[in-house]
Amino acid sequence: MESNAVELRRISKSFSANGKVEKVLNQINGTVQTGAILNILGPSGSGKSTILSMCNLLLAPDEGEVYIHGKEVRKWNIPELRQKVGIAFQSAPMIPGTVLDNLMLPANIHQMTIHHPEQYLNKVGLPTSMLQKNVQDLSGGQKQRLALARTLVNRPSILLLDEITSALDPSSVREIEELILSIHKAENTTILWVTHDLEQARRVGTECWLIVNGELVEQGTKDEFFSSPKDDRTKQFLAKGMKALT
Ligand SMILES: Nc1ncnc2c1ncn2[C@@H]1O[C@H](COP(=O)(O)OP(=O)(O)OP(=O)(O)O)[C@@H](O)[C@H]1O
Repeated sequence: MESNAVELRRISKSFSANGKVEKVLNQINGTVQTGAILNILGPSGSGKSTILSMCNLLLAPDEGEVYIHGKEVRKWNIPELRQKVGIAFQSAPMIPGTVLDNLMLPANIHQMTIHHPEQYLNKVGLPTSMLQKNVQDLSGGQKQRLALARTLVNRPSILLLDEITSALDPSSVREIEELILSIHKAENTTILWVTHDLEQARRVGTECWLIVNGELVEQGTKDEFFSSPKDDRTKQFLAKGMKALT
């Protein structure tokens, strides 16, 4: 397999709101090697989620190109792209119904047959007995596990995680981190993980990016990022936290 799972080349993106045009991403260049766990850090509104949305074509860039496994994102067949590139959000959105209904959702969309859906619950540490449970009755951590299980049904080679632990208590945060690390280890999944939590990046990442005002100001291995940052904004961020950048 090629060594870059994701490559962003001179990506720019603007949004218009209330008659104003806001440039949200400005000429982002970055690569994510296959098997990396990249943490994308940065202040609120800096463009982190927009970057993730470009990787499975929820949004298209205005300028530049995104390559997924070496192929420009707009050249992919969309269902195939969305199978390869899974996404999970903080809110873990669910359809009304049972755990099984939710687990089967991607298979139904892609007209796949899933044998033994309970195996996906096992992968995320949920008991098989939960299949018929109403999703309304799950805890936040259980919902997040189910959202991950649902994404894993497609056997994605790239996982996009958008602040998936922000709403969880500290012990659930650690459990989800362990779960992601075990999925990564078992499948060599490439992970792009947006987080506000610097300590989480220290615990889980192999690479880090810092996005400030739509610019990628620092990218490097975790050690480079934390031990020898080059950009002044990264140095301030590491010394004083996110408030230094807002
Ligand atoms: N669909 C959209 N239409 C208009 N503006 C948008 C849209 N999506 C995002 N934006 C704007 O783009 C900017 C970047 O948003 P984005 O969600 O990428 O930031 P973020 O770094 O992920 O923020 P947070 O950490 O708060 O989730 C914000 O100002 C946001 O309001």
